[in-house]
Amino acid sequence: MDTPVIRASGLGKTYSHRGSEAHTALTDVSFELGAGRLLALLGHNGAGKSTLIKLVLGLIEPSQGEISVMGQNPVHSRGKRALPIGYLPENVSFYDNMTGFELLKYFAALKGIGAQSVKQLLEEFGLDYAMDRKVRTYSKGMRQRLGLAQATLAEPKVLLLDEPTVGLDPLASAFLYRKLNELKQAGCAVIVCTHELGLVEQELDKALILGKGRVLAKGDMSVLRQGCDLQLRVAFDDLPKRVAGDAFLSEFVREDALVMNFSRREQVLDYLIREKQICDLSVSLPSLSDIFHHHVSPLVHSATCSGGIEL
Ligand SMILES: Nc1ncnc2c1ncn2[C@@H]1O[C@H](COP(=O)(O)OP(=O)(O)OP(=O)(O)O)[C@@H](O)[C@H]1O
Repeated sequence: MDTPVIRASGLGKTYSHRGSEAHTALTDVSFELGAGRLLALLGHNGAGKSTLIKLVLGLIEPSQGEISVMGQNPVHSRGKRALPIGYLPENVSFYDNMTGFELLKYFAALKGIGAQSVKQLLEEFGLDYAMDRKVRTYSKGMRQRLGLAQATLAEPKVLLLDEPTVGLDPLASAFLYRKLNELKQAGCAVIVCTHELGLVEQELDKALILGKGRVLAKGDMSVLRQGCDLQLRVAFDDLPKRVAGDAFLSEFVREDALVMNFSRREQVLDYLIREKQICDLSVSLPSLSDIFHHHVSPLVHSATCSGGIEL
């Protein structure tokens, strides 16, 4: 198996400031992310997502455990021998009095990249028409495109995006994920931290769900679905009689559909297709949002009762 681009093992982070109580933001977080893969980093407000991103960037040091990015400790790799990591922060802010071109040229110069590549990048991100306009005149979507262009300047091998689609219209979000797919094809490992579950569900290879600083669930959609065994629905145009009257299927019949736990789906679908020759059906699998609620709601509920979670 290829060496993962990002590997975290038993990662923990406790913030301690003089004069105030120490606060543990992350406990025992382990995960791996390979080249060309997208990880959705999910969790309630205050779950520890930004802390994890800062650890990957090497902006803070872990209190426990280890993190490596391309085999190196990201804290030690800052400065001159910086790792090829691109980062789009939440609420990206720029020097508003610069034009789009000047701004990108400035960031490019910091990374030793010439102005010609900047022009190409502005074209690629659909901003060439506005490159001579001051950034303060840019819309939210234009700023986000500029932010993503900045993050991808040096052909990053790791890209970290914090809430990249907030405030974007559906076309702009689709553009963003198209670009991410191109970067993935080029071998970039991507982490998207987001609360927009419906959007990221279509794009992720894996998700990591954090709750109160701990990993509540991780894996691809199939692993996540198996892990919580939620119910799914099998719908028919018209519930056939041979389904409604069947002894085996009767326990699953709910009005005009069959409802079962995820772990029973193969058995039931196999039975429908092989024994009943019914293929005209549609299956609604548990969504990422269902899975997120399954894991996070009990935490939020128990904390609301005891008064202790940031929402
Ligand atoms: N520099 C800091 N000093 C002390 N505590 C901090 C610091 N940064 C974050 N925290 C705390 O650590 C916990 C995790 O914060 P973090 O910003 O990582 O959460 P998050 O999941 O990104 O939240 P959100 O979705 O609201 O952005 C929170 O309780 C937060 O108050």
